[in-house]
Amino acid sequence: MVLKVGAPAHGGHCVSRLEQDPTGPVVFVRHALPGETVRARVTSRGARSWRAETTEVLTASPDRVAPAWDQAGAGGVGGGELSHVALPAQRTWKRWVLADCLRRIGGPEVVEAVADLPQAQGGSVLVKALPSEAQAETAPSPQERARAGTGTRTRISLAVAPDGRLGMHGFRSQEVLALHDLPLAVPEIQALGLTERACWRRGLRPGDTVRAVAPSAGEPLVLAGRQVLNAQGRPTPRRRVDEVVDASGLGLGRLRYNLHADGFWQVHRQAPQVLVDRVVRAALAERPTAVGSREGAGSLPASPGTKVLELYAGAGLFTLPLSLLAGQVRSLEGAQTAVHDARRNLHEQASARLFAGRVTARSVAGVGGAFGDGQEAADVVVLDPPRAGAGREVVEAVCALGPRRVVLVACDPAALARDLGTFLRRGYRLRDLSALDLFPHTHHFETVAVLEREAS
Ligand SMILES: C[S@@+](CC[C@H](N)C(=O)[O-])C[C@H]1O[C@@H](n2cnc3c(N)ncnc32)[C@H](O)[C@@H]1O
Repeated sequence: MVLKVGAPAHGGHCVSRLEQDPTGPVVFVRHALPGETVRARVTSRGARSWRAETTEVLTASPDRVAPAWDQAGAGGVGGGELSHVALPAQRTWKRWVLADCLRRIGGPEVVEAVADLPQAQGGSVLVKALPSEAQAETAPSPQERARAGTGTRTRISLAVAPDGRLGMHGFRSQEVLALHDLPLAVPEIQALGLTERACWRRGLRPGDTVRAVAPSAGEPLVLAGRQVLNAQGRPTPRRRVDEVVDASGLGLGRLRYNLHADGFWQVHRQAPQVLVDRVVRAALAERPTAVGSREGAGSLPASPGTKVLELYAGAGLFTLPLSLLAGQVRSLEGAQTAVHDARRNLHEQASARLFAGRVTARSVAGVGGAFGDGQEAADVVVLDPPRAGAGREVVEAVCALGPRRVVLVACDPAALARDLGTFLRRGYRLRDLSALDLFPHTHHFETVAVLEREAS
């Protein structure tokens, strides 16, 4: 069928209509760009909408480029669905999706709150490139510019395809498609030759998983089924990796972390540094800000009187710098291995107490409600929930603690819009919002929102 392609929608597709039947079903089409006319193949039909993928571009957008990852195109693997879009246009696409989610899911209070921010444009904020992409996009060499946004991922998960080679799942499919390269992986992972060398799949069966981890310090590790292999493909007793995060913008120097190779860690090479800088500044700076350290902003002074509750804390990426600056920090995290890692990473920090358990309305009240002898509630709450967001009950429990400031890190714009709406209805005011392209060539991006309690 021939489609007239309209605006992008959350999920990595564009809303489109049949050229011959513009009042017919809405078709969510992948691998297209707004304004294009494409020939597409229907991949599923629902009562109200269809899904399709582009098979031929009839009128191309000026933002269309040769895909940075050809195997993530139509009929290919998921996880690189925007690689046919020029990188600056990917960020425009994401800005549009953010505005759309804020409007449709957040509702009028959220739209108004965002529109009131000085940096707001067209109902949302700009999605900013990380320094590595900003630099590559302005490189003099066209080859380097074309590679912008590739080579950034320090964690890659693969599976064994039916023919024994390594690959990834097809989009919305159980089928594993063998890959010939991994352009989004950092060079250290690309150099392993995971898709070419047989040593990585020895003894594995179709469907088994292989995860490659390239820490910022030390050699990569490959978790191949039950085995752990070093960069030469030989079994190793190593199970943990070292990560170093430069927090000199905050005046904290280089922060060191050690975590289980299989544990959660921000996947873009520069994400830990950029997020630590923004989140800690957002939580503890005198003025609420989500932009992080600027040139000459100076280090962040300690806040010995501040009590911070951190929810969904992982292996302690934010807990460590927060505990170096704030008076007391309490964190809550559900994954036992992550809490174990965080305890190792923070064993010297007397100001931090790390709790293991699910984040629920009850646990938020319990952990955040009574700090130390004074039994006072948290002044600041930092939360970095998984994709589904914190949800109404948890957000209401946070608001019930009455913190003066909340920093919400969200990797899904729909969940952001929902959670922001709850905060605003419970007496919080949006003070800042920033969006970062932590996942180039995919539809994903990250946001950091700062809210403050309205003066009563
Ligand atoms: C997006 S990660 C953030 C971790 C950390 N802030 C970081 O950047 O490394 C979300 C974390 O929430 C944890 N998590 C997910 N759902 C949870 C729940 N219901 N209760 C507690 N922790 C949960 C996950 O194990 C994961 O460590």
